[in-house]
Amino acid sequence: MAFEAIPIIDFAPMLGEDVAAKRALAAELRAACTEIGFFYIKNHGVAQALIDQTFAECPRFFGLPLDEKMRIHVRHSVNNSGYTPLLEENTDPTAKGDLHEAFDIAHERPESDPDRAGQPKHFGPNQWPAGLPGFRAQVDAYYAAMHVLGQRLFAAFALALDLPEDYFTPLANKPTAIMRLLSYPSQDGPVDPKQIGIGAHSDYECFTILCQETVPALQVRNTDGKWIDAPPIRGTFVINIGDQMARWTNDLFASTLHRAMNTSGRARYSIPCFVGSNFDTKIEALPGTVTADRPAKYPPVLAGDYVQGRLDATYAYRQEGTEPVG
Ligand SMILES: O=C(O)CCC(=O)C(=O)O
Ligand SMILES: [Fe+2]
Repeated sequence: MAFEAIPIIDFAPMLGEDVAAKRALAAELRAACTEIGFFYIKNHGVAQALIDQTFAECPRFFGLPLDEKMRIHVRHSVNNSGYTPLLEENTDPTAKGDLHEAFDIAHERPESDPDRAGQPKHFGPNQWPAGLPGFRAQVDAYYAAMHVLGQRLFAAFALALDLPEDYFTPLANKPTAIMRLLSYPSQDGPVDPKQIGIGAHSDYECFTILCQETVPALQVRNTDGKWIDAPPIRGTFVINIGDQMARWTNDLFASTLHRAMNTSGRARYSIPCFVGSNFDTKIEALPGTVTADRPAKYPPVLAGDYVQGRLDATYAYRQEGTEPVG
């Protein structure tokens, strides 16, 4: 049956040691991942003050003059970090560009870490705006919290797949995770369905941890093709499965189409963090996901190559033959 709402799952067991409670959570998670591909979590361990303070940085950053933001355009980075202006992304290839601005950071490794020199596209330096005191520390702190939550989610997904809780640790302990501050202007008046906040798409990585501030816009498409609202719920994150995880689970877990359209009359901010595996992890059907009625569907692929290929298809600057100048 097609889903009509997105379930809210209590994530508290993953912060404790009660094995039976973790098993019960894993069963709920498995149902949500196989039937919907989307769920909310509450009691996730991330402090509400950290979330609120990070959202408070959004109007500061997006309110900067355009030329200041353009100085840190993503094309100047090696790792897809920095600023993307309105309409420069097109997540739905049949549409005319996304009506949002973005500020991205990726998983920056210390200069002494050989991964940084070896894989600058994944672990190179982030770009930061000048003249915004406190911005970097705040966004870095939120990113660190997403890393911790991401590792806990990987543990929960392992249990949901009947794998040992630490199965993903060596495969995803340096995840190639991009986090974005997104700003959606309100679309007042008639909306061109080919130009909305973010066009219908599925995410590329293993899973996404999305925090919405207060303005609703997100919708998720069910198997009947109906758009189901996923409004902001204070104290929760929306988690959704991405294409990399769908592929890794041989399509046992669903990577579901979604979109965002802000017609609220107010600016909307959201913060998705797209959590992948380590870049050199081979993505091939996980144990238990190939069965007689579900033969292996995909050849193995390196996670890093897969995600870079998907980013290439989305960003205008990556299609212009422009090399990043770092
Ligand atoms: O802003 C939102 O609610 C959704 C964002 C999203 O789907 C994305 O950035 O991939
Ligand atoms: Fe998305």
